[in-house]
Amino acid sequence: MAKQKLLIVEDDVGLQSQLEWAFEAYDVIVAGDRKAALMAIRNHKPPVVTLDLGLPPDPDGATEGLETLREIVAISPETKVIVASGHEARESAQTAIALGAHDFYAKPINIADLGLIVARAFHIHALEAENQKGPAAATSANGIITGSAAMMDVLRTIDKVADADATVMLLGASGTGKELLAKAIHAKSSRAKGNFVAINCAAIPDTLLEAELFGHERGAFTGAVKMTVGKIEMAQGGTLFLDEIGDVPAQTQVKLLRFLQERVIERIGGRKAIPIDARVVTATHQNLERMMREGEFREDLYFRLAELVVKVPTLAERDGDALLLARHFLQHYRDAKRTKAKGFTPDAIAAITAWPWTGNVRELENRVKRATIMADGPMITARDLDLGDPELPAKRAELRIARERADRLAIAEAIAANDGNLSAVARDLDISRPMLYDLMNSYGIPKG
Ligand SMILES: Nc1ncnc2c1ncn2[C@@H]1O[C@H](COP(=O)(O)OP(=O)(O)OP(=O)(O)O)[C@@H](O)[C@H]1O
Repeated sequence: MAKQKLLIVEDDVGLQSQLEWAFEAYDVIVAGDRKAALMAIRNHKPPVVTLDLGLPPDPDGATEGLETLREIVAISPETKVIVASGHEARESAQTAIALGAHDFYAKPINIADLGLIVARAFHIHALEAENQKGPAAATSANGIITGSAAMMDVLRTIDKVADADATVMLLGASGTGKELLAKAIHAKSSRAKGNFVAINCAAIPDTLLEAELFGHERGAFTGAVKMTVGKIEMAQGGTLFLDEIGDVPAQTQVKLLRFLQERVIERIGGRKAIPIDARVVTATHQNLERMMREGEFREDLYFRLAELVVKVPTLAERDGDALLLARHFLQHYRDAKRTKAKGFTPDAIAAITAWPWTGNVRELENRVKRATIMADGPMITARDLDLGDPELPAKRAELRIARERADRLAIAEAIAANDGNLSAVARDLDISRPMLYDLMNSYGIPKG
């Protein structure tokens, strides 16, 4: 197997060769300044970088190192950058973490410790790369994306009911894809050559709904200047999809019932009975059983419409689908050349997986769309998706662990250098003796 690439950004020639030798298990690339480092990032795309913050022209400060870090993160957000700083420069190490560094360690370098940090960074990079790939396959029937068992069940049911001429009622929360499923039923049925006609019964004022559905003759009412064909008639030979059926007013419910019983309609103001051959599919997010108990929805109409009932799961009930769909929508916007963003950062992936998605697929689609507009770099962040930062506690814990490790290292090295003389150790570390004792106690370092 080819060796993995490790970029070492270090201006000290002595340290460069020491590190090159220590990391011979990797394919080491060495850069002595910002320009060389950025070139190496572009040319080699190393998964892991160690970056000395003290680079020329500011070898004793951290400005050039932090600037280099900022650019590396912008060019290659998936690269894990481990920064090195003098132990008195804790602040710049914290700034580096805030800028997106993966970890830090205090100089002088302890090769064994750094080796562990580097190995762990390669491991995390590999896990994240695996995660970015997502599940190998997703079922996609009629543009319906899913990898979840719950939704696969629904798709199997749809396959079965498509060719039956029975009415189908889709029950599910808003944005779960009910209209998409209705279209799939139509496409898989023997009526696919006919029209798929959809009407959202909640979006049309009660007074106009009847005319929309049944059409009207010229002069049927004020403003009826010409004969208009209704949606039901338009669906002749095809499928009529009545969305939000729970919002149909009582008087229109009666007329719909008659159409379903007799399969004929009359346009408003007309006397001619027009036979209709259309498959009826309905959907609602309302609780029709409660509405029937309270007399708001006719029971006889319900039984005509609900010959086959399909329950559509919420997005939260579809394991893994949120991420799958997020990637699908991003790809869609990429294909349409509406974004250059090519993926999601680990914090975005964690946020997408953890989010409750009460607005279901529609909410997800809208957030990804927004994020493609907001994203500054090649990767979409949780902030771009406006999903808060569920990784914050994890990042804080990581920072605490890194700090503790740096403290332990500095103390252990100072103890060795001063033959265990704790006064000298405290002086070396520029802290008071009580503070040194406190630190040693809390880290469980024995005092001689
Ligand atoms: N499984 C899916 N795969 C791909 N796109 C989906 C999926 N489910 C929903 N969508 C998309 O999400 C959006 C909302 O879906 P749709 O309009 O079908 O939901 P709905 O349940 O009918 O919503 P409402 O009840 O509010 O009318 C649409 O743009 C649709 O294309």
